[in-house]
Amino acid sequence: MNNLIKEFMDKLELRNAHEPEFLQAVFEVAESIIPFSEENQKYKIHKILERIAEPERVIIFRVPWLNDKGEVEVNRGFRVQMNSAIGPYKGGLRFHPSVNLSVLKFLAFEQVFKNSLTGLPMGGGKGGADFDPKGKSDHEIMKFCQSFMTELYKYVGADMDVPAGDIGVGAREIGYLFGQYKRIRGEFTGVLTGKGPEWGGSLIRPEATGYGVVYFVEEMLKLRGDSLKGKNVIISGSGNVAQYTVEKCIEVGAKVLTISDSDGYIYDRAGIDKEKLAFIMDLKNNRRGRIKEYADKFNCEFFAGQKPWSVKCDIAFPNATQNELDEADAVLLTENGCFCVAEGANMPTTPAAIHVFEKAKILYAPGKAANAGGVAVSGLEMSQNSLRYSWGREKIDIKLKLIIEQIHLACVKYGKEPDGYINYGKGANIAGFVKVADAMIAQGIV
Ligand SMILES: NC(=O)C1=CN([C@@H]2O[C@H](COP(=O)(O)OP(=O)(O)OC[C@H]3O[C@@H](n4cnc5c(N)ncnc54)[C@H](O)[C@@H]3O)[C@@H](O)[C@H]2O)C=CC1
Ligand SMILES: O=C(O)CCC(=O)C(=O)O
Repeated sequence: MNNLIKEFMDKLELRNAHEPEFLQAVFEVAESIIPFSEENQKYKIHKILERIAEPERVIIFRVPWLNDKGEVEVNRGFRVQMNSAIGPYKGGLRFHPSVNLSVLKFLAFEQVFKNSLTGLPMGGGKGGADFDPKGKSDHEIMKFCQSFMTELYKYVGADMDVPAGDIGVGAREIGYLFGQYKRIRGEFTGVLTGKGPEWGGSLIRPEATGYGVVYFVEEMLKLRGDSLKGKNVIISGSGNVAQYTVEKCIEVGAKVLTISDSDGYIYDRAGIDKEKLAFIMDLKNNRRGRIKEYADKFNCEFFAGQKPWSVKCDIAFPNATQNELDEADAVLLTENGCFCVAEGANMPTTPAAIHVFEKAKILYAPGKAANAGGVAVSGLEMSQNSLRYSWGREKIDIKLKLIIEQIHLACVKYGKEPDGYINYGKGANIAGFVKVADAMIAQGIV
């Protein structure tokens, strides 16, 4: 490791010793930004990376609620307000038992760069709770969301901090959170995105992250005179991002072989088609069942407790959660002929696995670029809320495509190496950094 990077990471580790995910996310960015700041001394003099790696504010709060048996339950809620240099804090809420400060700080840190890449005026934040929605009744979900917002409402607002969904927070939860905010504040404003289309939500927001990842891959392939048509694709996860990645892959003529949940993955050699996808959506979004049911229904293989990375493919989309693809998986993927990996999830690939992809010179699209379509359409939802207007589906899809094309171009601009290989990770880090860093310098030491 370069000495300057080591020195920076040692200091960061002293102050954040028990936050491995946060340290991992910052290290991945520091690897590109520290050499870049050496060549652009103003960023070094203004200690921009040191400042970006320190949240502007962290709010931690108690979330008490009553379960269906009338018993008191207590969870911990968080909001990490990471950076507001280019706009109000913006980023999702995650409800999952694994949520802690390290996980939310890594997500908020990534969000700063991602939001900057979209070209829209959004700062970075992330929040959530160590609440497990699995097995909870609708009523319990509502009680929890109401209690969570009863504290969070003090710190959010359409011009201050605008949360949205993430793992475990979808349309249902956004509805309950919005209802409680409106009740407490007595105002109907764009305080959250991912709202229902009848009450201020944007069309295409549910689809945006999954569609955006596929648009990003189309851009990468276009540069090589190739396309997704006829490609074999493997996908992990079966939630919001995975579902709409499947939908768009089918639409552009790729064959989707796998999807997964935390119990294991299904391998459908015939490929997932529209009817099978409708089954997955009903299973996951309405019946809230396990993915094994897909294998039972469509008579295909289910691999309990395993991830899909051993399945031979052209393109892989890790779309479930952080660190779900490690070095051994990366070696297997490249040996099996996979030539493109695009992250629908945030930081699904470990640093060692990223180095395998870079060494093999395969196309690797980091989450902060590839999955930025979701927050981009959230930004468009904010614009529509400010205008008190709603745009049509086609207009938003065109804007989404354009934003992804521009992110791709920015990655190429900053990520192209002397031998012609495009290091999308480096490109996304530098392109995302420059805009935030320049805004921070312009705004003084705050
Ligand atoms: N929803 C959005 O708009 C965006 C989401 N993301 C990221 O995409 C990823 C997925 O998020 P969503 O689809 O929104 O969440 P979701 O709650 O709709 O689905 C999460 C999926 O991941 C699976 N999963 C969770 N933990 C797992 C584990 N330990 N092993 C295997 N599978 C696991 C779940 O079974 C589920 O299929 C996350 O990393 C999230 O941060 C990134 C950008 C935007
Ligand atoms: O739509 C948003 O505000 C946030 C989406 C998100 O959490 C993400 O990009 O990881």
